[in-house]
Amino acid sequence: MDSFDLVVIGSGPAGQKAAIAAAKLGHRAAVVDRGHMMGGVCINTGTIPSKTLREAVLYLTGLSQRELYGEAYRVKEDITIGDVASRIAHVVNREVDVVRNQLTRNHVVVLPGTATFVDPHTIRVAAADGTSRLLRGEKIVIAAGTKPARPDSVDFDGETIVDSDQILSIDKVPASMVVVGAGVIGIEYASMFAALGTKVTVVESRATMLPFCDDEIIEALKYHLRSLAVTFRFSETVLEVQKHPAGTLTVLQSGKKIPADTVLYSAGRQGVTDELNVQAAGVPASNRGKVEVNENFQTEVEHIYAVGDVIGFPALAATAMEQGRRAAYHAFDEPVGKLGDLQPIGIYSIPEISFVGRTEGQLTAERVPFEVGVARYRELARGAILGDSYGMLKILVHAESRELLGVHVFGTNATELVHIGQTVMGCGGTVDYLVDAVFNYPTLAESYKVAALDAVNKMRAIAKVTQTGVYRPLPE
Ligand SMILES: Cc1cc2nc3c(=O)[nH]c(=O)nc-3n(C[C@H](O)[C@H](O)[C@H](O)COP(=O)(O)OP(=O)(O)OC[C@H]3O[C@@H](n4cnc5c(N)ncnc54)[C@H](O)[C@@H]3O)c2cc1C
Ligand SMILES: NC(=O)c1ccc[n+]([C@@H]2O[C@H](COP(=O)([O-])OP(=O)(O)OC[C@H]3O[C@@H](n4cnc5c(N)ncnc54)[C@H](O)[C@@H]3O)[C@@H](O)[C@H]2O)c1
Repeated sequence: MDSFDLVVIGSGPAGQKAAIAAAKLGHRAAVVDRGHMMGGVCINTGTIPSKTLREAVLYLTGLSQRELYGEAYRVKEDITIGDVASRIAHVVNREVDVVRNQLTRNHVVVLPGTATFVDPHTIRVAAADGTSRLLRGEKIVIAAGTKPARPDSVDFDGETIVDSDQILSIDKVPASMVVVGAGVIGIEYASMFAALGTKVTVVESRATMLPFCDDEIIEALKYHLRSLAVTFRFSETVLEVQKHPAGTLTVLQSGKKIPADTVLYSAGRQGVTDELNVQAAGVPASNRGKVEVNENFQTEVEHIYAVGDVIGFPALAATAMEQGRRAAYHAFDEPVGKLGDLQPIGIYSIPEISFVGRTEGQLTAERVPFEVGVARYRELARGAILGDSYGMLKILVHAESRELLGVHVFGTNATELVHIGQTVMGCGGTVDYLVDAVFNYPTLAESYKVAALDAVNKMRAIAKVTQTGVYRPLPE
């Protein structure tokens, strides 16, 4: 039996970083994953293919250029799945190669196969050719990720009724599509297919979507998606999805029936702990396959750690990587700094959304006094150059300490821009830093200064009232 200081189950972002961190500390590490899944869900079926598809859709449809060249502008008429599939395959293959190379150059042993716990230190790896081997891990990291939740009431066929893994292999762009679940996955794919010209209906059992985001930004996103012919059915639950010779029928609890060529069922994901038989190691898993951990990412069994999507929220690639690194450092007694609580969220809808810190709703509920500063892309020279008139950046500033409490961005490059605000917030910066800073021109980053000036102008107006003790309405 081969012995390792660390055995990692899963080669997604969490597993990769755990294994490399251990190797960099001089330990012998191995990563187990199925041969076709090197790089995890992230590279093969999740983040990377979906973000590549989005980029291909934006380019081929010419959507982001239509403000400049007119509504009829297209780079290519009749976009086919083949047009986008080749770009996805190119990027996925490249990224798999990068991961494989990083692991091997750090002397991490890659073992293809499915891992199953035999006991708390022993793992059986069953290879695709039917052979199996046993490994001993002094420490073990479970980074097994998640898979789409697939209820029995839905007859998935991989062609017309698909989950978010299968959507990548449909053979044509459907004329109509029902998206079940307005979570991040549902909204990102709804945006992409709507941009391709598919008539999309989104069904969501909650009264709204993406409730953790700023209300104003979600309103703006809904407006944009409606203008791409997306229909929303909120507060409606899908009971059943039927397959008929002429298409699919999505049956709602309210009695409504929605016909469509394709149904994307994207109503949540569950942890992949069943095949792993975590019980044999003494690690409990919830009925959604999730594993509980302490602040060091240790499970109930001290030498077994769990990181990434398998431990649940926030289930993001960037967080998964950081959790993996931290678990390995803890396992091998390497000091590690405090995990910051300023983690950005990026949603690659069309247009994209990103934020860091708290929302207006949260601050109001917490009775934190704050002021809002807004910059609209249509007033930025870079916005005009790019043809983005709808984008906006909003900063939330503490009314007394003047610290930044939140940054919310909607529009081109939102997921990049947010990091400026994250850095200022991480360093405890105030709105005055942004007021005094000089930004490159013409840039979207300039929106920070515009928003900061807007916030301090409002704060000054409040201060003036208190200084004079006289209330004078602002001129119309
Ligand atoms: C459609 C989609 C889009 C997404 N977009 C984004 C995005 O834009 N930004 C973002 O930050 N996040 C995004 N995510 C989430 C992101 O992909 C995950 O947070 C990330 O992949 C989690 O990494 P992980 O290491 O925990 O596991 P995963 O990437 O899920 O990898 C787990 C690996 O473990 C392997 N495994 C499981 N069980 C076993 C076993 N018994 N034996 C051997 N191997 C096993 C699996 O084969 C898999 O390869 C998206 C997810 C989806 C589905
Ligand atoms: N850009 C990103 O960072 C990104 C992109 C995609 C996915 N992800 C990650 O993947 C995870 C999973 O995403 P998801 O969208 O599958 O799950 P989710 O759990 O976030 O969303 C599922 C949605 O489906 C709804 N729903 C459930 N059952 C329903 C029914 N029968 N009828 C109608 N609506 C129903 C739920 O109310 C929920 O809003 C996310 O938590 C996220 O962290 C991140």
